Order: sequence, then structure tokens, then C-alpha cells
Amino acid sequence: MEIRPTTDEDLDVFVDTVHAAFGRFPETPVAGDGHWWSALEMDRALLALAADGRPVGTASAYSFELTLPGRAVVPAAGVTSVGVLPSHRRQGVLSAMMRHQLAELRGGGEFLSVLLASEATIYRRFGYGPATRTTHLTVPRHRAALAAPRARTEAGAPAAGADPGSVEVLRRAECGEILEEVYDRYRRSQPGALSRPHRWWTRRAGKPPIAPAPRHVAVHRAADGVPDGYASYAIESGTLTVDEIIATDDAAFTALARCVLGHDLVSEIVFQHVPPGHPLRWQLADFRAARVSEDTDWLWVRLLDVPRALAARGWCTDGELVLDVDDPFLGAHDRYLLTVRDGKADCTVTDREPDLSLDLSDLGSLYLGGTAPSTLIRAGHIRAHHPGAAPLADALFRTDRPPHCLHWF
Ligand SMILES: CC(=O)SCCNC(=O)CCNC(=O)[C@H](O)C(C)(C)COP(=O)(O)OP(=O)(O)OC[C@H]1O[C@@H](n2cnc3c(N)ncnc32)[C@H](O)[C@@H]1OP(=O)(O)O
Repeated sequence: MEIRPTTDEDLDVFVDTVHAAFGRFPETPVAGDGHWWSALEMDRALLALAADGRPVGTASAYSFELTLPGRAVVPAAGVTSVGVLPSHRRQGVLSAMMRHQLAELRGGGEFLSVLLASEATIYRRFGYGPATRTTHLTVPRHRAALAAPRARTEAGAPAAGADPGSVEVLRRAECGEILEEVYDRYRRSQPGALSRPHRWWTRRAGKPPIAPAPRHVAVHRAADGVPDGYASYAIESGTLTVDEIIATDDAAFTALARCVLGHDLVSEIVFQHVPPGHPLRWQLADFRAARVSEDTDWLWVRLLDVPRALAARGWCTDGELVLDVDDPFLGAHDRYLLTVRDGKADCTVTDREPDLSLDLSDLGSLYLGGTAPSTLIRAGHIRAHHPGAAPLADALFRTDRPPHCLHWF
């Protein structure tokens, strides 16, 4: 079997092969319509060829930026379009493509790769760990009232103050660049968020509200008139479904949530992509009104260069930790000393006694701060070498804001 890089000329055969692997057909193009594959970067794609030259496997990568704890914005390869034809499965085609792709990414100086997994059983063996989760919240319309905020200033006024901004409901086609601009500001301050490169918006690739679809968009503007949030939604059979609320601060989010929760002539509101632990549930007057209708892993992370990746993110607590890291897919085993001072980390190879022994995929799960080391110790996946190791690691990996990602790719 041969694995070869592709060019723009391979787009049709690539798209055809990946659809066949998923048991689907590419939709018939509609004039002016966007397709998810129009954002593919064909100079980063791979085709696996059978002995007779027929394509049997696909894999590709997008050039994203990822926001890390501490608001560092770094490059990350977004692995995508992985598929092997049913006729050639379980013969090592995916493993060969992963090996090829990892070598290319590392050779090109990348230190992080991320993906969304179609099945949670596929990617751990290649060093990826689930690093963020996302939830859907469903709220019946008749229980959707928001509670008045209880915090007060010393003078007795509401501490949050009244929202000085405004909300306007537009059609998706009337939004111009607003969504792209607001998303870009939001993602730079949200750990775990990915960039949405300009080509995604111009080619209208992905899911709504990037892809064209009949949508209403509630746009929130700050007091100075500058858009600082939006909620994209559609109503069908009495259910108002919010694709995403993107807001650069809590006041804008609350105003947009209030707008969709107060919609007339709907029986329920479904918020897709609410970060676990988001204050929205606490804002409802009826604490039981919101039901978690979905709770799923989203972004999976693989560290391609452990010292660079650990030094790139911000840290809240000073300390030292020795990590014994196993990367079975690449046959690597290294021990690192992580030293954090004033929010920055230095990571070097060491022969000191380890505090933790862990698989690279588990380090991927800890990396963005979405999972505490003690959780994976208690689950039996990470070995703590002494009783103080778990609290020490928890304190070090803790972040000021939980990671969240909602970009589909
Ligand atoms: C980021 C993304 O694009 S996610 C999309 C992934 N693609 C899909 O889900 C499309 C449908 N599925 C497929 O195309 C294929 O089944 C793939 C790509 C998931 C796997 O391709 P294959 O060539 O069969 O994988 P390969 O033979 O290299 O398997 C390697 C190992 O992973 C295991 N494995 C592969 N697929 C799966 C799976 N779906 N569930 C559990 N284990 C799996 C194999 O059993 C094998 O294990 P082993 O090393 O212990 O023997």
C-alpha cells in the first residue's frame, strides 16, 4: 500500500473516497451553496492507494489556531476527513496514514494536533485524548424565565447592572462580516476554542451559521454599537434550536439567552454547545428547568512535542512536577521535569524520580485543563508515585476558565 500527498487536482477523488468510507454520497451542489469540503487544504491531505493504484483511504488536516489556558494562541493541525473503504478495513490502512501524518506534522515543526472523533474507540491508540466536552441544554418555554441577579452593591443596586447594549434580530444573509468578527474576538479569549479561518467563511464551509441555511441571528451590540455577540437559531415544529451563542462577555451572552428563551410560539428551546458548568443553568428561575439533552466529548488533543506544548500554555500556580510519559504508537518513553514560575513553564528531560506515569493520550486530556489529573488517577489510568502527587498535579494543571470548543470540522 502506498500513501501519497494530494494536490487540488485530487479533490474530487478525495471527496468521493471519504464519502464512500462514511457510506454517504456527496450532496448535489446547489448554486451558491457551500460544502464542508470546500475548506479542505489539499496540500495537507493524504490518499492511501491499494496495490492496483485505487484510492482506499483518506486523511487531511486544517491549519487552525488553538487558544490555550492563559490565552496563548498557537498553531494546531486539525485532523479531518479520515476514512478507509469498508473493503480495506482492519488491515492497518488508518495506522499507516496516522504514522505518515504524524511524521509530516512533526517534521513541519507542529507541536499540537487536534480532531473530532467519529467514535471514541479509534484515536487513543494514536496518542489522542478527549480534552473538551460540550452539552446541549433543553428548556421548556413555560419554565424559561430568568431569575433576577441576587448580587447587590453596597448601595443595594444590582451588582451586574442593567445591560447597556441592544439586541437586533437579522436574517443570516444580512449579517455581513459580523459573525466572523465576533467569533474571532471570542475564540481568542476562550481556552479550547479554534480559529475559523477566513476561507471557511468565504467558502461557506462547515455547519450553520457558517454554511448557508435559513437562520435568524440575534446580534448583540455593546453600548457603543459594536457587535459583541450573536445567537444563530431556527424554529421547527415548535422547537427553537440555537446553533451557537457566541459572546465576548457574560452580559452579551445573557441578553442573547434572554432573547431566545422569551420567544413566543415555541414549546422548547434547545441550546447546542453550552460549555459544561456554564452559568446559564444558575440564571434560570427554575433550577430544574434545563435538561442536559446531550453531553459529549468534542476536541481530542495530541501533543506532538511535549516540552514545547507544555511551555506554550499558561499556568496559574508555581510548582514542579516530574512526568513519565509513554507514547506507545511512536515507541517513545520520556521523563520530563515541568517547572512553573510566574505563570510560565519550562519543560526539560530529566532523570529525577517521577511524580506521575502516564500515557501521552492522557496528557492530551489534561493539557487544556478540562480534566483533573486526580480523575484519571482515580480511574486507574495515571499512576501517582506518592500521596502528594495528585493534589500537586491538580493544582498545577488547574485553569482559571474551563476549555470549550464548538467548531465542527
Ligand atoms: C477525525 C476524523 O475524521 S474521525 C472519522 C473516522 N472515520 C470514520 O469513522 C469512517 C468509518 N470508519 C472507517 O473509515 C475506518 O473504520 C477507520 C478509519 C475508523 C479505521 O480504519 P482501519 O484502516 O480499519 O484501521 P486500522 O486497520 O489501521 O486499525 C488500527 C487499530 O484500530 C482499531 N480500530 C480501527 N477502527 C476502529 C473502530 N471504529 N473502533 C474500534 N477500534 C478500531 C483496529 O481494530 C486496530 O486495532 P489493533 O491495532 O489492536 O489491531
